[in-house]
Amino acid sequence: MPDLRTVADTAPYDALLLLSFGGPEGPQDVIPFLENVTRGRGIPRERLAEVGEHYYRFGGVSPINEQCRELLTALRADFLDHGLELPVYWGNRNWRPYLVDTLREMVGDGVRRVLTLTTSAYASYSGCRQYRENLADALAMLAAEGHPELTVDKLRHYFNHPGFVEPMIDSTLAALGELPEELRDRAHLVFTTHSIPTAAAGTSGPTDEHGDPGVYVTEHRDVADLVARGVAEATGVAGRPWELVYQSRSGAAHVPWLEPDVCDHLEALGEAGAVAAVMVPIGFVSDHMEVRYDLDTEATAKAADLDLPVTRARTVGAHPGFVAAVRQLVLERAAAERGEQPSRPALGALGPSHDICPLGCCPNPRARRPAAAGLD
Ligand SMILES: CC1=C(CCC(=O)O)c2cc3nc(cc4[nH]c(cc5[nH]c(cc1n2)c(C)c5CCC(=O)O)c(CCC(=O)O)c4C)C(CCC(=O)O)=C3C
Ligand SMILES: [Fe+2]
Repeated sequence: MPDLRTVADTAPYDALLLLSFGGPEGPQDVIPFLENVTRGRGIPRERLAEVGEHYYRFGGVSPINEQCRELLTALRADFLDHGLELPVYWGNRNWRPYLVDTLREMVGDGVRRVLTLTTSAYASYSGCRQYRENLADALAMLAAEGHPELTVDKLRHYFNHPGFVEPMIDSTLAALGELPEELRDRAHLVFTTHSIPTAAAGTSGPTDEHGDPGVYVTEHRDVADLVARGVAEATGVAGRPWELVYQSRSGAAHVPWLEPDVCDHLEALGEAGAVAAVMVPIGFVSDHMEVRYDLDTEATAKAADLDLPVTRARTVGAHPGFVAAVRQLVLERAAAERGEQPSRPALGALGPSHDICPLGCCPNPRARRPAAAGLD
């Protein structure tokens, strides 16, 4: 019997790289990990000690690595099922497996052209250019070691891809379903994302879109609006109140970061007589420490103090809809690189994000450094 399975065209790519943040795998890793994350960042010592405690509460193990392994397994299975003969590798910025080691393994396996999926869906220095700088650093190390050249591209931001938004609508409905029935129709939706300095928010995305509040915020508002509408449609409850708020602030107190903070917001909701809320972490791709500690532990305790019933929606993680979206994004980009005109699914008001970051996109606030997978 001939093999009737069709092979999907992933040329010109040789491999997909899952590029993530990394996290400690035991108590002994916590301090070295935090040093990796915060080197040269001016994070106050007290803040680092506090964040270290969050990890120790979880046995020094960040949930993010296991979640990356799950996504990796799911992507490989999905690619196999859909005829994509594209190996999938995994490397991190801040912990093992380190990006440079993964890229070295890839070159050794004969890979020359790489497409990258980062576990960050939106534009910002932290969520995009910083990963591109890490790629440039790793590529420079490989070149210095005398390895053959590796070309690295990065998938477009997927915040508004249907495969990112639709699973969030489903998980928000599930979290509403965990509230007492008589409160569900009146529950607020509290969309959360990582706070960043307002200056970084204002310079997120391409230079012609820099300004107030910046595309980091407008992208999140667009997703929040889409999820709120999806929930309204599914529940038949129109006009449910929702807000976009921020979490996990660090940095010096005098530097302005995006506000309001989720805990302050829950307090304001409590005072205003809200009866219940669902926290929806649209800013994150998996239920990692920011979700498990900052929302499930800290914000949930705050809500309990306020007698405000809250539940929390799951992030996309390795949801089959998200895994399928990654496959579609890979095929879309490969087709675009071959000079074809693929369709570019995107929900909401903003349209599909660029394939290649233009000059000056999401600048580094501290220094100009080489970045891969973009025009500068
Ligand atoms: C926008 C954004 C995302 C989302 C996009 C993306 O995913 O990339 C994100 C994700 C994450 N952030 C993470 C962990 C940390 N982030 C820190 C510090 C910082 N984050 C920032 C921003 C972001 N961070 C910023 C502006 C800082 C200040 C220092 C600096 O300018 O870089 C610190 C230092 C201590 C502290 O100050 O909190 C830690 C430990 C983990 C791992 C979680 C786990 O282990 O499960 C993940 C996925
Ligand atoms: Fe962070």
